[in-house]
Amino acid sequence: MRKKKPVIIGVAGGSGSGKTSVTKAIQNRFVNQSVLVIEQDYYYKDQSDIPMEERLQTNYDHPLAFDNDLLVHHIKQLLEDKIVDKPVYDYTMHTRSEQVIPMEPRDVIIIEGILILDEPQLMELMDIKVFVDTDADLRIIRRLLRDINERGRSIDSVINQYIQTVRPAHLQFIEPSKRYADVIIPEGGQNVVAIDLLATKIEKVLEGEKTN
Ligand SMILES: Nc1ncnc2c1ncn2[C@@H]1O[C@H](COP(=O)(O)OP(=O)(O)O)[C@@H](O)[C@H]1O
Ligand SMILES: Nc1ccn([C@@H]2O[C@H](COP(=O)(O)O)[C@@H](O)[C@H]2O)c(=O)n1
Repeated sequence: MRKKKPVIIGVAGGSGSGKTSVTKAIQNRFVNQSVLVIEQDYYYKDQSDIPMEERLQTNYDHPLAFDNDLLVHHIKQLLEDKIVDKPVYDYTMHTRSEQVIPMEPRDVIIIEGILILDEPQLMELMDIKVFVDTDADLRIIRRLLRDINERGRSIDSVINQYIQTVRPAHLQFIEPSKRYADVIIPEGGQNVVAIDLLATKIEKVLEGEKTN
């Protein structure tokens, strides 16, 4: 059994804000150390029993699109020192893939996702809440490039989705959730000062685990 409760850090922010970049920058500093990342996106509800035409109509920016109960359950299992199978999400098929990734308990758990600060059950588990804050123009440009290059989307589909669901949900759910953050990181992945500060905190947690 772990000597201390793992420290849980939540990294929220709008789509394209740079959450994944910040999280990866932190993760890269702790390769082979006791740090685990869980992406809320991997916990989108399974839609394998729904036809593709219907999957295309889902609002992926609404809190109800996520299976947060499963995410909370998995985090609680990790806190109890148990191994859990993380689902893998396929953005091209709009559902979970058949794969799972076994996750082992770690001293630091980073949860990353657009709506993690909109869910009280998740927030209760977090020790540090971070919000990556990037202007809407940069977020849509980044998302456009990423979704075309990495998520199999067309320019038209990204623009339509942004207008119909991404922007409204950002204003209704994501932006207001910023008020719950302990730390706000402007612009994300290139913000070395903010990443250094978080990395220093994590180093202290990992050091404490060795010396206590
Ligand atoms: N500071 C930045 N400058 C330019 N591009 C960036 C920057 N931060 C992130 N990106 C790019 O923008 C896209 C979205 O970033 P990502 O970190 O995945 O955001 P999020 O996880 O919040 O959606 C990615 O393709 C990433 O490489
Ligand atoms: N099938 C899906 C599932 C999600 N999305 C979009 O992903 C965004 C969240 O991921 P980020 O890495 O950008 O934070 C969210 O805004 C959804 O619109 C999707 O397009 N298709």
